Amino acid sequence: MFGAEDYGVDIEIPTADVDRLVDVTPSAVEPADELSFARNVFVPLTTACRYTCTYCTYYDPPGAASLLSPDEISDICERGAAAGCTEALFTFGDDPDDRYTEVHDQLSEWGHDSIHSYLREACEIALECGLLPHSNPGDQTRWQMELVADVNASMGVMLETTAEVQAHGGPRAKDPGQRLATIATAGELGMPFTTGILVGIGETMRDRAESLLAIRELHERYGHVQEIIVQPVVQNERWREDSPDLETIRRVTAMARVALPPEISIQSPPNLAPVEDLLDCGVDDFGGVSPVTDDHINPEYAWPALRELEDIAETAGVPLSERLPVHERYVSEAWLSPRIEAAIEADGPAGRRYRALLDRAD
Ligand SMILES: O=c1nc2n(C[C@H](O)[C@H](O)[C@H](O)CO)c3cc(O)ccc3cc-2c(=O)[nH]1
Ligand SMILES: C[C@H]1O[C@@H](n2cnc3c(N)ncnc32)[C@H](O)[C@@H]1O
Ligand code: MET
Ligand code: SF4
Repeated sequence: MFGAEDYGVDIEIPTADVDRLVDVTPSAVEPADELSFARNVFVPLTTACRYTCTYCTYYDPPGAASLLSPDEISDICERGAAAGCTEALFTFGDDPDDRYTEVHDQLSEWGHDSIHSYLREACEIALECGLLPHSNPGDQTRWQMELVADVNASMGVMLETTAEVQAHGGPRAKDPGQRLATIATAGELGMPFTTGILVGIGETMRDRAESLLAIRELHERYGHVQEIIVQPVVQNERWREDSPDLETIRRVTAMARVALPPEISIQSPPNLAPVEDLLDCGVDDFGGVSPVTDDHINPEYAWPALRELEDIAETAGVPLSERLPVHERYVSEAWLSPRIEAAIEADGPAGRRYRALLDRAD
């Protein structure tokens, strides 16, 4: 289904499961008894992208696209470490060197033959600063992911939706089959993974149910999905349609909580969604929040101050804790590479945060 078979991944979602899930309402869900977030810096390696999703203001056309230098990466990571961040979030355009010769030429001047080879260097810079890399470079082949797997604590890609939507139309389009294959590859490589759905880009309620069930199916095979993001699309200069209304986002969040097993966190981004109105729908995580950098994908939507998140948690009567980009169970169950384990054991911001989490659990 969903064209995933073209990429060697077989997924079948029974119609009866979709029928059951679309009927779910928030009343079927218990509110979470804990909330978490990660403190991060956003490192937008490049704004060049092979795709042109119509909701996205992040990508720049050839000629205007940026590529951060190693010094710029280092500056951002050092500022992050100084502010107590534990995560370097590498999110950027999909396969930029595929389409932009200037990106390719610049990379080659710096001694790299691909953006993934450069991402590896970027992750190493982050690790030197005591931060844990979490990379979301979009779709990845097995070969690309293998090149950076041991220098990432966790990775991610939004499934967005299993539906063929116009927002992904045009000659260079995101393909649900390829995204499902990326999630499956992460599972095969034993990489703790973040995925999710983008809500309001032309998909139906049934499409949302199918998307959530497809993620569940892949998690059942590999056990690697740590969290799923239920992300409402938001307006910007390229996307003029409304965000989904509150009732829709509440229903979809509850559907996510019912579809996915309890070990998977349900993340709601507090700069894009009315998180205080979603806590009774199963949200238990606010994702990466930055005291230092913007959400470069949605720069018009500022992060709330940490104090505001604490107030929201207090009003709901649940504790709020700061986690690492990789969720604790993957650390304790030894999913991580020696490089990442060493970074967590070292005396940097990530290591100190992890030990604080362990002390709390004692
Ligand atoms: O600031 C953002 N962080 C985004 N993040 C970061 C995320 O909130 C955290 O990095 C993870 O929760 C790990 O701590 C993503 C991570 C992924 O793996 C996949 C998609 C996203 C999407 C966003 C996003 O739109 N904006
Ligand atoms: C990193 C993730 O950011 C999301 N993304 C891209 N553009 C928007 C928007 N206008 N609103 C909300 N999320 C968006 C996509 O889901 C992408 O995968
Ligand atoms: C800036 S969008 C996030 C990474 C990638 N381009 C994707 O869409 O999945
Ligand atoms: S959402 Fe990601 S893949 Fe789509 S255009 Fe933006 S940067 Fe490219």
